[in-house]
Amino acid sequence: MDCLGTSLLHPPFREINFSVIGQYVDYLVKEQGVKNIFVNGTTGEGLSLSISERRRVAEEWVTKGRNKLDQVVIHVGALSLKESQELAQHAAEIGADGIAVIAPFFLKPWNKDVLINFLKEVAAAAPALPFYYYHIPALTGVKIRAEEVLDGIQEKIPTFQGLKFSDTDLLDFGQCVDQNRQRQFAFLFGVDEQLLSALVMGATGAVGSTYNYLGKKTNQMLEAFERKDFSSALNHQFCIQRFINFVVKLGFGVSQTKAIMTLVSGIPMGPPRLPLQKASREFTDNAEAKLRSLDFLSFNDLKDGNLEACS
Ligand SMILES: CC(=O)N[C@H](C=O)[C@@H](O)[C@H](O)[C@H](O)CO
Ligand SMILES: CC(=O)C(=O)O
Repeated sequence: MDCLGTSLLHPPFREINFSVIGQYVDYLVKEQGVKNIFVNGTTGEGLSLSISERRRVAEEWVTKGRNKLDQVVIHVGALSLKESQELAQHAAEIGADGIAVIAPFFLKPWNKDVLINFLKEVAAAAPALPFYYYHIPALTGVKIRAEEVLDGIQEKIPTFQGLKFSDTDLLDFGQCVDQNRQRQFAFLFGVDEQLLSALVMGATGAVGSTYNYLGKKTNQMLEAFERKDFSSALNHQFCIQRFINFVVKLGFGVSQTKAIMTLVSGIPMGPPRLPLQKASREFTDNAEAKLRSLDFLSFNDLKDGNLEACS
């Protein structure tokens, strides 16, 4: 099984600071062991960028990632089918490795067939690119089960390659895997604190915001799972959960992810865009203290007598 952490883009500053993307690529590859990137998704505030910004961000990741990254998948979902198609075509032109699309979330598809028709029109604009459906019902409000969407999807969308599943419904996720065993689909799980459970259900990879700075830790969990050392895999997952549980209680989202990533990587991710608000200083200080006590920051100044540290 090919289980890889995939990381997201943070557009640095309100005006996108394209100049740090090269450094960002090197950081993910060298420090986190992350070689697959999902661009312009939730964490990258893809839906808060203009179309021309989305094109430039995609270009920059593809260019800077050349010969360094394995796969760069571009999220091209939009409310306007036409814009989505333009972005899909653009992704193909610049040599991206795949495209992903969320369900349109303002005027919504109310049944599976309508959703598939929308996705199909986008996929057709990039007929040579692997296509992923990005299932994130809590944010899109489109609650059509992924299992239903996948039923017969290959006949409608020949380039269908896989599912990015960002939901906690493991019955739905498990059935997506179970009902498509004969097909070589990728099942990418998007709830970082539950990844181990999804691996048991047959996830083939992971996409998540925390892999920006917990990529190395998560890779250790994936390696333990691969060698069937489940008790060690569980220790790693619990360790990751301790951190996520802590920050969730403080209020955790895209803004907070940027603040944490800036802190851990030293690369300035900048503030988020409205309607998001910058993480508070209090949040960042608390998150930093937690990262240190769990040994997730490289300066090991708390090692002695630190009962919480994760090995
Ligand atoms: C809604 C959201 O942003 N989900 C992210 C990716 O799909 C996850 O990576 C979460 O940030 C992570 O699992 C923490 O809850
Ligand atoms: C976290 C994630 O999967 C995204 O940014 O789309």
